[in-house]
Amino acid sequence: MRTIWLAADGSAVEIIDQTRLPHGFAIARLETLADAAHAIRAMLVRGAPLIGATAAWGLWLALCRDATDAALAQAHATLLATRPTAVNLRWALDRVRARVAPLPATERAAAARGLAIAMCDEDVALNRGIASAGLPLIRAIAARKRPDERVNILTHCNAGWLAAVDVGTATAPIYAAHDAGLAVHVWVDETRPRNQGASLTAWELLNHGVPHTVIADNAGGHLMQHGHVDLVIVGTDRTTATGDVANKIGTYLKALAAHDNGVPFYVAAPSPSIDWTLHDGRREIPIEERGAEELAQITGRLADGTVASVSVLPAGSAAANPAFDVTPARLVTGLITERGVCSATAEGLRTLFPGHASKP
Ligand SMILES: CSC[C@@H](O)[C@@H](O)C(=O)COP(=O)(O)O
Repeated sequence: MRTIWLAADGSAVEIIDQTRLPHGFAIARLETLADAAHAIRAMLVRGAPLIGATAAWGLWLALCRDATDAALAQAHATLLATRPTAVNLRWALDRVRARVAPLPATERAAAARGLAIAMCDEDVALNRGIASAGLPLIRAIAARKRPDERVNILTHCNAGWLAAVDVGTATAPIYAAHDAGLAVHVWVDETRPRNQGASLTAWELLNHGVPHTVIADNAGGHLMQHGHVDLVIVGTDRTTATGDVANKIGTYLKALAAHDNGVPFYVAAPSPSIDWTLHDGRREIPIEERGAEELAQITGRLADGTVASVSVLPAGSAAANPAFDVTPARLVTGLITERGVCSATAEGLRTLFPGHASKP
């Protein structure tokens, strides 16, 4: 199944509510612009490509009620303000607005719906492209292994099918390798504070039958030092035209450890995640600060089966929660895009995307 779709009655959008995973599975119905904005902000949907897809559908929901210029502008602004780091949000909103703005108000909602459907299908196609581009990297490592050895891949956060419309980005080559019969094993960073690795990536891999082990975020460096990681693949929320990568907090530390240990560090970067206007990720990419409660509390299942949140900090301690960090391009071995693998440089990106020359 996909993560987002038009409801059967044609008047709403349905999503998998990711705040309920892995201990529950629930579908949520989005009927209004406010519902879509809430779903993104409260992370019922999350992951850069899915944030973009939900925003596109959110504009449609807004236009169904009011298709005036003022309503379009207000809906665009409301959705754009939900989460700052993933550039897919702006990319999707601008694309839908550019399509519908020249149309008479009576035609806007239908055009937005058509484009949202097309963008969701496109997302899946892009991710299949990443699967094809990334599979040879895993195959090459597998070819150097003994028959009884597996390819050990470390990933951070969730850049799987739950983070996209389907297939995922960082997981796309992993699923392709597993489906092709290669012996792969995934080290899954738990990804505090929200635990997207432990809750979502592990759930995905389990359901797909991919061997995996969840590790504490701090274990990756140790595993790399001891030769237990062949390759790192992570996703991206925003990649600059020069190859700097913003991704879930902690990605930078994994890149440093990979660099120190000679472990290849790849970023699965579909083109909607590339911000061609930026050239210095650390200075220019807005980093989302989320609420301290995400750090102060942890949610899990109790022995009696109920799901509950508990505090893990002493009452009164301050907590800070920067949600993303920037990995400089020099630490990135390569970008896996839907058009192939390139170096994390302006030149590498220009070679694959000549029409998108970086804008000063
Ligand atoms: C294909 S998803 C790429 C990124 O969006 C992903 O790695 C990530 O950092 C998600 O963060 P989240 O805060 O869960 O939206």
